[in-house]
Amino acid sequence: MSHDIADATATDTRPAARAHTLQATPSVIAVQGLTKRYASGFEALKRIDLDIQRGEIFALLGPNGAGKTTLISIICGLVNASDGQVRVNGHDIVTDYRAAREQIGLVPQELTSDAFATVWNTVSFSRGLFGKRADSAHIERVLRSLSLWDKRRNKMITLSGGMKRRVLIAKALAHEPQILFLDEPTAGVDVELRRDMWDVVRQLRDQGVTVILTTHYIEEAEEMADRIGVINDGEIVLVEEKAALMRQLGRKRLRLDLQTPLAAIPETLAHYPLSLADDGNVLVYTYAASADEYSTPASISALLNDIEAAGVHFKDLHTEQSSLEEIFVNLVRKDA
Ligand SMILES: Nc1ncnc2c1ncn2[C@@H]1O[C@H](COP(=O)(O)OP(=O)(O)OP(=O)(O)O)[C@@H](O)[C@H]1O
Repeated sequence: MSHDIADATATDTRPAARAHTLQATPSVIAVQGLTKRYASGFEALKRIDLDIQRGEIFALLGPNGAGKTTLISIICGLVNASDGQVRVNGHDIVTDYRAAREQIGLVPQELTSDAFATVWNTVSFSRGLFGKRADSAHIERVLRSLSLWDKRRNKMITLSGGMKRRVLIAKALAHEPQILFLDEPTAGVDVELRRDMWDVVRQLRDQGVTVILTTHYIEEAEEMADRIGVINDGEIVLVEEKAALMRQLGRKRLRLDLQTPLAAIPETLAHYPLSLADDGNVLVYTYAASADEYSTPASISALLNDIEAAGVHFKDLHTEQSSLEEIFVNLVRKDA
């Protein structure tokens, strides 16, 4: 597929954006102070700032009703913002709508195409909607890259659920966008197809397409994303590289299975971050997954020595690391 790298001169040069994003790669989408109040008066987005970097896979996570669809819909020009600004490759989505929209492919959750149209016609038609010249070589590349080439003459109604999902992606890529939005790409699909879709998305990223996906599946974000944004109650509560997020917020636990259960933690061990679990049969040492005072090899070996010295004997030990799921739940938990 030919997804040329976008015009490098079309970067956002506003001082605010420059100060805000001290990154090497220019942002391909720049969202500033975006607010959406629906007619009911409900504020679905509250002054959102967000920069998407060229060529990344960005996962937007959030519970139901957080504002994910509203945010995507505004960027794609389907819903009007109440306030704020969005630039796509430097094009304002309001004053320069056509140029901004042309950069974007949107993969919705549901297929609304004519059930009796062929795969080829469905995908070609999508290209036409953007006023692009017919380009059968491009459509062929798209269909081949999504393993749909053999199905090009099939009517949509004859396709499996998985193939229909691929057609949705093909339609979104038909006009050669550089940015692809995937709204819940694997909602309700089986594990095999989910892995298959992940491969497809990674290939697109490798071809230079910037991918933004919304998902309820933490596993999906953990598996795929370069960066993760968490949205809750219309606010971006966190944007972070996945690896850094796992390091910063992740906790590690060292679990020691004891030979005899303990009723309480011995006094001599009170200064360690220790707790008891499983009716005193397990001693748990919790520390940051990133380096902190409790996680150095020296502190762990000191702990083990002190445990022996306290007369506590263990028969087995293992470590666990908190998953992105735990981190996410903690971030969006409503501490009412
Ligand atoms: N047309 C509308 N009028 C009034 N409120 C709306 C409208 N559309 C959405 N909302 C509200 O805005 C909030 C955000 O909705 P949105 O669909 O953006 O959330 P979401 O994060 O995509 O949720 P989900 O994961 O369930 O799709 C919700 O409280 C929703 O009820």
